[in-house]
Amino acid sequence: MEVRAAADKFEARAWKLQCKAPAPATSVIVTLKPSAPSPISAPLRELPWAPGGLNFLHTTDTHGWHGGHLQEAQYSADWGDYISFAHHLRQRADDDGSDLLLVDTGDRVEGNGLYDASDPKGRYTFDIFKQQRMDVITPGNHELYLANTSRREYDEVVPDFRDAYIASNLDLYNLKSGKYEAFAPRYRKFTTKNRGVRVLAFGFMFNFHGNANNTFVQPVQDTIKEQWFQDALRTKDVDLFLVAGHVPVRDSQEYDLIYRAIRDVVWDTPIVFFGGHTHIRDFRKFEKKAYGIESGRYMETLGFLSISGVAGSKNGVMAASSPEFKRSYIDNNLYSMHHHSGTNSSSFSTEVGRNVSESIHAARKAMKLDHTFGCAPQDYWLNRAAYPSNSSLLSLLETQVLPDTFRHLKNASIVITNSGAIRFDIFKGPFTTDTTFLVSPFTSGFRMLRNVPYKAASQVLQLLNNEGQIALEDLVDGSVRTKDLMPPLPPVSLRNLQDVNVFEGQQVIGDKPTVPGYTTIDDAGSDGDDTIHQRIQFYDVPNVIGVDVGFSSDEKPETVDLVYNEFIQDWVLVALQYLGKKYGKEDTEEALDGKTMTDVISGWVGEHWECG
Ligand SMILES: Nc1ccn([C@@H]2O[C@H](COP(=O)(O)O)[C@@H](O)[C@H]2O)c(=O)n1
Ligand SMILES: [Zn+2]
Ligand SMILES: [Zn+2]
Repeated sequence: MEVRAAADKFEARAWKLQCKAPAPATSVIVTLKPSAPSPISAPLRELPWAPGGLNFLHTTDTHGWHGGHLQEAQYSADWGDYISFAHHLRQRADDDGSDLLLVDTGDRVEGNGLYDASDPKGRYTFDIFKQQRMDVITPGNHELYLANTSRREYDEVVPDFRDAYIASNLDLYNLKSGKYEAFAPRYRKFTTKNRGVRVLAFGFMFNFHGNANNTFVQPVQDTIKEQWFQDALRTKDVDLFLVAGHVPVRDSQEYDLIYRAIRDVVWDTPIVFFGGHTHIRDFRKFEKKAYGIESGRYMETLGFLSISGVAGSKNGVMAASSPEFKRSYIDNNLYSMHHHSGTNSSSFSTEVGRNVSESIHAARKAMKLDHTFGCAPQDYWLNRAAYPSNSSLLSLLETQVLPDTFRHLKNASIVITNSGAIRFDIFKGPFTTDTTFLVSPFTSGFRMLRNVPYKAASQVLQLLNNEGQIALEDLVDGSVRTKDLMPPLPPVSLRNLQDVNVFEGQQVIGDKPTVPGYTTIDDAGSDGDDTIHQRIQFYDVPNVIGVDVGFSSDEKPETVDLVYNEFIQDWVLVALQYLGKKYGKEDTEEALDGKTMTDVISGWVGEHWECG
């Protein structure tokens, strides 16, 4: 109780300071939700709110984690809490004459039991998600891998966000007309409530090729030549161009092209980009009037961006010659939310927010997401431990899960899987139905090619991991991006990698140790994370891992069966072709009776990890 009272007092004081420049970090320990595993210590930076300007909250790549992280206190707020948080910030905007806009840039599905465990998938999440009012929302590649996913997105999510859903370069096949037709409106023009800022918004998908054939993603270089796009750029009275998309803000040909296309027509109207897909926190300066933010992954981060000095038609505000863009990456927990909204545990939750949190709990219960298959004896990390090592999840797969699972194969075999099929860490303790989907949610199974000459089969893994990438891209004539084979980047910009190991000594701010987390360095510097974290070291992992089954390392069988995760089939075939062995899809067959990686892992855990 004492801690709670101190925290509330601290929050009230901090609220008054919020209009000032970012204050020095202060620290307090507060207990989060009852479900959160432990109290966290949280030295915070203030939000760079723009009084009288434009303020944005941004989510991306939530991948079904709308129930928050149950095993990590610092990311434990849920979608209901986000609804309450947005309510308070909207109120603040109304009070100080600014505006708050909400943006989501796709990959809302696949990656968490809340979405993946129901039949059909998303049975509960769509109703939960739609309770948050959005101003701009776009699809991601995960909305498009499977025909029934994009169909449900079109049938349910697009109507849920009728005014806000934008699909500038995405079509859906219409069975009735026999034609591909716009998935949602191509762009939207709207005027903000308080400042009267006239916004022209687009919503883009990166040049994705892995979609099911009921959708068509028009390459961005073609979309920007379309008449409708060129006409839209010439719309009169636009104060701000807003480009939302499932596109990385940095090193992306797509956003560079869009930026250039806008600037070719309007030379100095401010542009703001909202991006996603690479699962990182990032903020990029295109030029002094054009910036872009990317807001992480898995409901760990609520991105915040503000623009002051942008013109508005209300209150006679003139455009500043240089509008100011600022950003913050909010750790998704109640402590941060209370602090930034000037509320406390009794004043924070709104009725809608509370109801949504309750719906999340009810959905989790209905799907029995806490059903336990076994108990992990230790933590296994995807990127937070070196590969190979005893703490590496990929090493666990390679040394135990895959050999045990494929032991029954009659012939000598090589089994390979893409590391991208593994999405999240395993924490010590109960391994539940939910965990199976956190670790690997995909419905793609395993396939095999029989009797492949060993010499070729044994080189496929190396080719997919190394020098083969460029050659493979050439071979497939640009129709497949090798980027799609790459695992998602670690959840911080690679530029953030530092040789600090969180387990070796603790950083202390004030008198409190900080929690391990993101320490983002972006184009605005190193003060973007709202919570001052102790740096975590992230490690690179290979694109694919593999095991030999049914023969020992000193043997060289003449032929092997080559078993692989279905997702990488195109690359496996291209690699073999590159190695002089031509196979087609017709030569492949199902392996492991249609079991998916999700089945493989949960089955293995059930057999090997007892709860003590
Ligand atoms: N059936 C699938 C689908 C996707 N993947 C992996 O996911 C990556 C894309 O995820 P983002 O969240 O970054 O869009 C993709 O590159 C694959 O690694 C998969 O393994 N199986
Ligand atoms: Zn994603
Ligand atoms: Zn994506």
